[in-house]
Amino acid sequence: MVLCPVIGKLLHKHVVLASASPRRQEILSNAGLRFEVVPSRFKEKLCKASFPTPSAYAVETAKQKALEVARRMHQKDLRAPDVVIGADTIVTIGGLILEKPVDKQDAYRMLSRLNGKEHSVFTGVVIVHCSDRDGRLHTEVLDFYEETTVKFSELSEELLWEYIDSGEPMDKAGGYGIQALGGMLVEHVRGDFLNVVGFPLNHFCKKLAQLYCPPCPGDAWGAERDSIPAVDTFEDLSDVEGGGGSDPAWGDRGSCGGEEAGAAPPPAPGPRDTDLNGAVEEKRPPFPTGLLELMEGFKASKALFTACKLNVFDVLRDQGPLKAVDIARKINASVRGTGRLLEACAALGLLHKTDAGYSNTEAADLHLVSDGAHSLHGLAVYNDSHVWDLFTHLDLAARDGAEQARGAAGMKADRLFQSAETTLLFMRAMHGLSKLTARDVATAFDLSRFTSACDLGGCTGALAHELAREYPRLQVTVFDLPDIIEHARAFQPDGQRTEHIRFVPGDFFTDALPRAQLYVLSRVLHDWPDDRVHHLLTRISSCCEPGGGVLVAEAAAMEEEEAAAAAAARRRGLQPLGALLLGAGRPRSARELGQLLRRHGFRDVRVAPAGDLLRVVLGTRAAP
Ligand SMILES: Cc1cn([C@H]2C[C@H](O)[C@@H](COP(=O)(O)OP(=O)(O)OP(=O)(O)O)O2)c(=O)[nH]c1=O
Repeated sequence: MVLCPVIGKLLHKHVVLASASPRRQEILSNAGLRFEVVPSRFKEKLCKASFPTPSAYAVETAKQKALEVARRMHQKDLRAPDVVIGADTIVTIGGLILEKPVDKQDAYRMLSRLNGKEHSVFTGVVIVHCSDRDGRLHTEVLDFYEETTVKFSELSEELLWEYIDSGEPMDKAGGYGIQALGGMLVEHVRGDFLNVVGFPLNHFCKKLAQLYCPPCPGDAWGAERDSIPAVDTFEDLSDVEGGGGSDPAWGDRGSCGGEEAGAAPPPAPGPRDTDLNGAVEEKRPPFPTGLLELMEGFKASKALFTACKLNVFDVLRDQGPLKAVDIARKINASVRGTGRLLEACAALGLLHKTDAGYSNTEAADLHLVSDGAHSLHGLAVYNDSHVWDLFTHLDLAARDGAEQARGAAGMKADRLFQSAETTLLFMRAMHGLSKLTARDVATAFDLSRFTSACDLGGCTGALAHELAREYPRLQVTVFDLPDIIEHARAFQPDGQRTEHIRFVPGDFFTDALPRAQLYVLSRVLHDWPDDRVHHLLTRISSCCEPGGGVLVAEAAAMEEEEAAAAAAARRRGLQPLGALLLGAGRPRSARELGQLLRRHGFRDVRVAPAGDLLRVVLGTRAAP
């Protein structure tokens, strides 16, 4: 027996579920649908940053999954199924889209993010109607999505790992399965439970009802007619040239009882839709979640910067968990203001909030305290005090050029060295960033053939230390402006071997470069315009012996297919603005960097990724 009459409408059709998900298969067969399972081979690698909302991403992925199956089946048998159903489930939190974890660490990262918080689960669904026209596939796509909100309890590390070790998270979006062990992690659910499990059955049935049982005046359900309405909800993706007409096989769709098939003019397309009860509802555009998040994003940054500046994370690392009133006392701030700031930090996932009070998340303990080995506190403070001001004048920079914007923000052309304090602020920011990426840069290539290196613009020596640690034979010279070198001593790590590192003051555009087999330019070139870059590379090339090398590390603009991670793509997208405001430089792609090195006499140019952030290009000096 089939409970839902609309499911029955599909019984005589060849229906294909383009999904390997056992959950979807179970939900649909429990509902009485008969279908063939043909898992899609579409790789889920659409660029998330290019979608205005997470739901749009899920719908597009579902569409591509289903269309891939329709095309493959049509190609193979020259006969596509009647209907292909595709779906994609994602978990979103704080603007981030979580799919299936790639390994246990990834699952841990996802579950820690969800821990104690509310998140959304979106499933995008498409129903593709296929037909063959003169040997060519004709498709009409109906899509929709469903959102369900899920709240996780506060979970201990031990419990998270026990859950991860059960193996359950690995094939599930967000790293959990609410229908099994993962149900124990969940405090409450708002919305369709089956949507979380992978398929919003209720919404699916409503859509089928709209398609196959159009409402007619005085007949709210119209369930008996075997027709479908004028499908103005369909997107025509036909590969038939000039296609756009509907499949004649769909016959008299849109006609209501009493009117002759085909005689009734199709209802005029418009921004209105009809619900199951025949009521007319306004068709609304997708909710612009992504846009709203962008509009509010600056507040999130400011909350993080402020908490860093007030040393909230230091206090909580040393003495947490603490109540807001105690934190306020320790940071010398008002109770009300501190309370609001702490709430914001907890909402942003920077702090945990429990009955015992506030405590740092793991990321805050690692990166937001002022003195840890992985601290990015200096970067937060620098962004807050310098970059923030500059960006408030972005309109000026866009209209009149960077100089005006810098002037308005009160920054001189040589912005760094107005005082020892600003130099130190800048160095702390760079030190944190360099330490974060130094290992990846040092190991992107095997540099063991070199015995001497010169890190040009090497600042605090963070990369130099990593190079010396990785290659015990290597002597490294850090070459930077005298103001920088003067303060570099304050950043030298205790107990780390320093005899292989020396600091030399100078300007790499004008002073003699120290002799070395390998010249390193880590995140230097993007600060400079083309003429300065050519000047610098000419100088390096003339110092470099044949067989010597140059190693360039940049947050290089990457080629399309490499731009996988949304966050990384966003960071790269913002680079040109930073370059506009902070200097006359610009980001350059890895390919462009390679061409630059070749132009200056370097051969055997190779590119390698250095973590999520950077690309490293290595060239070898050819004999002149
Ligand atoms: C959040 C959550 C997801 N899931 C599952 C549903 C989906 O199968 C999976 C999300 O990954 P999807 O990519 O949507 O689906 P899939 O890879 O399983 O199958 P296919 O791509 O072939 O369609 O996560 C649960 O089973 N329970 C849950 O609580």
